[in-house]
Amino acid sequence: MKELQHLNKYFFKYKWQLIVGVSMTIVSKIFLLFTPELIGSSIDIVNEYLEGQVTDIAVVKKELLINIIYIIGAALITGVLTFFMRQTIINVSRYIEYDLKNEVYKQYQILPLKFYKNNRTGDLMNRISEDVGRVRMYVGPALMYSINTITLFVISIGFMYKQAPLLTLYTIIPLPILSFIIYKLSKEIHKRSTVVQQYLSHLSSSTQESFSGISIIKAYGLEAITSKNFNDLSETSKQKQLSLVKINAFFFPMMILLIGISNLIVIYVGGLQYINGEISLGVITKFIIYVNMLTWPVATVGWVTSMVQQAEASQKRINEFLKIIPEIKNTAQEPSLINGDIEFKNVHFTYNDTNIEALKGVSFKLKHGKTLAIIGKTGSGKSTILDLIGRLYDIDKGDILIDNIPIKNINLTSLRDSIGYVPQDAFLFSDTINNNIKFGKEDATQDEVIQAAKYAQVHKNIMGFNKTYDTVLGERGITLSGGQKQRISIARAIIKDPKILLLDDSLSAVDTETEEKILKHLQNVAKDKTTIIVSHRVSSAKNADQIIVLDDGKIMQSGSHETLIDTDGYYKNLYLKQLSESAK
Ligand SMILES: Nc1ncnc2c1ncn2[C@@H]1O[C@H](COP(=O)(O)OP(=O)(O)OP(=O)(O)O)[C@@H](O)[C@H]1O
Repeated sequence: MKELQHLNKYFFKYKWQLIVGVSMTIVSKIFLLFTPELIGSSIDIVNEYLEGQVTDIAVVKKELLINIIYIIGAALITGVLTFFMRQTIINVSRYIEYDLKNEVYKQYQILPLKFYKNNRTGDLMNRISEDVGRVRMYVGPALMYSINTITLFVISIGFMYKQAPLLTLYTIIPLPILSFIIYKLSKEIHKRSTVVQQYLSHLSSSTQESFSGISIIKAYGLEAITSKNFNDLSETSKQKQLSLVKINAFFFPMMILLIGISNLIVIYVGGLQYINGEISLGVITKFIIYVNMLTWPVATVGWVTSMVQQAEASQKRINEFLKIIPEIKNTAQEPSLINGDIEFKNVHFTYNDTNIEALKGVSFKLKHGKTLAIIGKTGSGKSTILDLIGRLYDIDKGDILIDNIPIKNINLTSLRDSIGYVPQDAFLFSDTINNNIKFGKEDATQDEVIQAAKYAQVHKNIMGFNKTYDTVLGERGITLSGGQKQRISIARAIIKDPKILLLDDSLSAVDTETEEKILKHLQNVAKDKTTIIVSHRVSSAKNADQIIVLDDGKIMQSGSHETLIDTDGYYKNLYLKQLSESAK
């Protein structure tokens, strides 16, 4: 139960609803227990009349009528209270589920990129959906059934013991056995349903993957193999389902069997006691009703125990993520005003997980409003420089200064707010083009969206779609070309009007003519912005104020386009190669 203590703060938050819910549960069970008592006394009065102890039929009728009215009244009150009990306790469990989901999601948001590399998306999704769902079962149903059982058990056993102690003892003997069997069954059901769940998610993720990669499957003629894989997987999934159905089928027969045994004991032992004149017929009737009333709550003890164990395991998994302290800490509480000067001083950086030293003593200085182009072979560390400016990682050695202040002393939110980042593979949400661009500035006007799209040279394409800016992208909508995606991603960064604009090879999928136009517009838009353009093309870099050439994490060359094409080296070679290619 140690892990579940995390939920105590939520129990405290909803204490009043819980207190009301628990009280209603107790009162509703008290009313429920009126019924066996009233039925028992009705049987007794009829029996007394039959045996001649009561002779006036009017007395019998009156008592029966009163009992019937009481039974109906008690049933009504129990019904109303049960409704409100569910409305409070089950509602609280939903509130806590909602709060816990938000807590986990908020934690996901502050965890570093490394966390996402080390954990699979499916696992992240499971903890926020299935695990939280299991914890809810502990907060709601488990709590409710436990109170139910305790109340019913304490009161009815009290009543029963007062009337026939020996019979009570015999009657409750099968109950712990029932509880134990249900516990074992619930554990097995849980084990098998987890396997079924795993196969189902396996099946759905492999189906989803084959739909996403349908063009590759068709191009390579792999339809038959994919169908066979699907068949095999769904066959195994079916077998697992059947094994679950089998164990589930035991549940109710087992309960009916144990209720039957308890009833037999009551009738047999109670019958003997009746013959000996120790108890009345009414007592036997009451006991049969009590046994039936108690069986389900007692069975739930086993069920609840297994539910609590599952919740504990799920909360443990949730806590593992909640306990992670993000490495990147925001030490500056006050917002920082960012101007856009960037300086790298002998920066060294190694990715912990791969141990790859991506930057080995990189130094450069960029004044605000200026443009830096970074050129270099693949894997030379270009994207890493951009990630470090956004402080997605902290460096090992050296200094990164923003406006002459060490990056760690800058307010993290202000820093990221002042950056417009266009990643290497443009990611667009399954939403309208409008909303995808507005992601950079939520309150942007339509004119601003159009202007940004014009600067990014994508306005004409958008106007060519039937629903123009309301065109939905992604799974439910149209598929854009790589170049269109990149340009929408650029529009998103432009609309943000950031102090620092980072373009990570984001013009690679557009033709050189469009690239030229975008860069020209960027020169105007980015007049007061510090811009860094990562590229493999000299055409993207040539107008930059400063160019650096990276090789294996080190700066190999730096200078302006003019000086670099006059110097033998990587840049000049690349320039000549690309010049001859464009002349072909
Ligand atoms: N998140 C990461 N975790 C571990 N290693 C990484 C990570 N990102 C990059 N690397 C490694 O760091 C090195 C530099 O990568 P980086 O992405 O900065 O290169 P790049 O110059 O931008 O390459 P490209 O031109 O192909 O985009 C590479 O060897 C890469 O494998």
